[in-house]
Amino acid sequence: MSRISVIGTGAWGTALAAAFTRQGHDVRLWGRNAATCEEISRQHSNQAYLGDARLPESLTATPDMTVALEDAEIVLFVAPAQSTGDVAAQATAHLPQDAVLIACAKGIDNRTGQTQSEVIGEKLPDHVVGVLSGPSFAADVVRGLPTALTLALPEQEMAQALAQELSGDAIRLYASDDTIGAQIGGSLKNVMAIAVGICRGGGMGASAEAALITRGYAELVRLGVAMGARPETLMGLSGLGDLVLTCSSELSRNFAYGIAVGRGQDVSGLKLAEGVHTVSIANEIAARHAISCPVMQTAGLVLSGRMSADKARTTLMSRPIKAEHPETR
Ligand SMILES: NC(=O)C1=CN([C@@H]2O[C@H](COP(=O)(O)OP(=O)(O)OC[C@H]3O[C@@H](n4cnc5c(N)ncnc54)[C@H](O)[C@@H]3O)[C@@H](O)[C@H]2O)C=CC1
Ligand SMILES: O=C(CO)COP(=O)(O)O
Repeated sequence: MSRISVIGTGAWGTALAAAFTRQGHDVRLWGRNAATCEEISRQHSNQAYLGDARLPESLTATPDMTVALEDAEIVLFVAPAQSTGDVAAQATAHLPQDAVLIACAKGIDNRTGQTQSEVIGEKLPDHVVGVLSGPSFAADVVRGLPTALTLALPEQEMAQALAQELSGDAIRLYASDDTIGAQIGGSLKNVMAIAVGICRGGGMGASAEAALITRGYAELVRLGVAMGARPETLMGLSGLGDLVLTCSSELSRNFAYGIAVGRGQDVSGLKLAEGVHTVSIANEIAARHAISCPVMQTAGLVLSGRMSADKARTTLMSRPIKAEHPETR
């Protein structure tokens, strides 16, 4: 049994906290909203983010970092990606010396281009920093449905030991030492899911969606490898696995966001769609590495209002004809 602290009382932080509590760990949640913490601790629910899902009675949440991080052996950072630096900075004064830190948000810091583990590592340089990522809807995990994820730490043996410790009936972890690779899939699949959602919302057909997922995956691999990911990681749960889930289910907020854009609907009240905040920096990084990413680039233009969904379709369809796998020719 481990002492786990979870930073973030949104959908994913709460779902992970519930799942690890049920698997026998001693879990404490931290959230910035005192009323949400009170609801989790006393009513065993988090209506705003997880509807009627029941949380374990022994799970408590607090807005006090000192209380939340007391004796923590493992700390999961689960605030939205663009807030990870802020919450890591807030945790500095309260972290036990040997705590292992795990980045769980999916996105690239849009000010620095850093991955989540790099953001945390910069704020908290004396700690081991790992990554938890893969195909997993909070709505499934909070209900105890079976889920498989990648757990990456800088050393394979360490990852293996922690994966063993944290796996249980509902959550099965696969160990990896590719911390960069484990974050690229989760960050870029959100952008691809928005693109595929736009395609769905614009009524472009299932064949077009499959084409976008496949060509989007090719971009994810090209850019991921340029950023330091291993190709096999991108082929795994945190890459292809999460791309498939997010691009095919309307439970995905990124996919739902894309559908709304494709239909020309107002997106202002929609839930967090991390791809919206990652698309520009991802395109900037691709340009820096001279990697061709037409799907991501077109998605960026549509999301910033510089291109219509219809024009995106004709732009992608009229690109020069080329080899499907130029790198192998
Ligand atoms: N919901 C899901 O199914 C999954 C989400 N993720 C990732 O987890 C991360 C968090 O997502 P969700 O929990 O779903 O988001 P959410 O929108 O449900 O909740 C976000 C939470 O973070 C809090 N928050 C926002 N800004 C903050 C700040 N500056 N400081 C402290 N707290 C702040 C909000 O109050 C809220 O409690 C995202 O990067 C997402 O991609 C990963 C896997 C599954
Ligand atoms: O990351 C997720 C599934 O693995 C959740 O996807 P959304 O953020 O698009 O809802």
